[in-house]
Amino acid sequence: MTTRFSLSQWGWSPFFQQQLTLAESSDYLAARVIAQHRSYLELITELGQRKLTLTNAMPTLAVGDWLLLYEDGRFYRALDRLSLFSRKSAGSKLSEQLIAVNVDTVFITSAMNRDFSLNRIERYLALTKEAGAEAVVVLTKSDLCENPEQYVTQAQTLDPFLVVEPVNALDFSRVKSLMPWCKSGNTVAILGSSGVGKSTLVNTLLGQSTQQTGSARDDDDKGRHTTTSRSLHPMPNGGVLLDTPGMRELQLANCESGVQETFSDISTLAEQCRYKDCQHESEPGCAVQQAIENGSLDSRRLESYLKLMREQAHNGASLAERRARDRSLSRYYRSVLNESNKFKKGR
Ligand SMILES: Nc1nc2c(ncn2[C@@H]2O[C@H](COP(=O)(O)OP(=O)(O)OP(=O)(O)O)[C@@H](O)[C@H]2O)c(=O)[nH]1
Ligand SMILES: [Zn+2]
Repeated sequence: MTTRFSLSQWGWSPFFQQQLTLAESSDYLAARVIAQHRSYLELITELGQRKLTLTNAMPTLAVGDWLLLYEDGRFYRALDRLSLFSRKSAGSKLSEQLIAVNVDTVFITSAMNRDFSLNRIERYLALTKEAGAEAVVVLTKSDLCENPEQYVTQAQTLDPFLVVEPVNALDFSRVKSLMPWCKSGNTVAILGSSGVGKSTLVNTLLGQSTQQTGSARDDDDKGRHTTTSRSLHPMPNGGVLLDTPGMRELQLANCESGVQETFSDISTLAEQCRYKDCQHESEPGCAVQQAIENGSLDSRRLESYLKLMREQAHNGASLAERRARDRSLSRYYRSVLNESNKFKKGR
């Protein structure tokens, strides 16, 4: 028996559909990467799960990618991405490692207790914006907090248009405010530091899903998603949750535009500084310092901005150094090769 899977349950949306020609829509099978292994990918298609062996002819693919397959299951092409999270990793052959792609919405999670930190929220906002995804700030542990509104107000100071939702991650009825993003065709990921309630939120958002879609979620009828290593999990209202360990180790590197976007108030002020390369420290004519003096900008926010800019520049620089080293090494190999070829020819 074949179970038919609805692609929209796995995040298929008009953004992907519109990339297909008519012929492609009828002749090829759309597939999404739901897990990544060393030599192969696990895919979901309308006809169920598939394995795809990696070959050198394929582009680098990641969890969340959408592909088209030939009828016999071979790789045809990958579709354009909506968003991309990557990690700059030392030691690996590629210095940039794809973590996850095609995430629509990130739930930036923070607990409403002593651990609450605007700086950390800003860090995750910068990462999310750099990746090209939409951010929703989810404040957990509302049941343990006397005055949740106070935290919501604080988070809102970061950006008046920021969506901030207080929840009790343990209780499905208290995460209902997140349902607008847990809908058909939408892929959600969760970022946040340790202990804020990410796993709890994942379980609560999926708990319903396990009950409602039951065995239809696995080809082999094993039921619960915990029996597989996959990183994508359908939610009850049709959205899909992307939960992959790499998201927890994301760093700021080459995130300048993400940081600038998160701190657009500061970037706008900086345009009015007297010097183009103003560091907003003690230079005369600094519009940013002036805003702090007249109370329209919080000094905490400037410090957070400067720290994140330094950090992303530092990580980015070490990445650039590594790339340069790799390049000079390959130049060296090439020159050795050329020399030995010349030597052979000369003989
Ligand atoms: N009362 C209450 N407890 C919560 C809430 N969210 C999480 N917790 C509890 O907080 C603890 C930490 O939650 P986790 O879900 O493990 O946190 P995490 O973010 O996944 O942590 P890491 O796995 O370390 O990254 C657990 O004991 C949860 O039961 C909430 O909204 N209300
Ligand atoms: Zn300045």
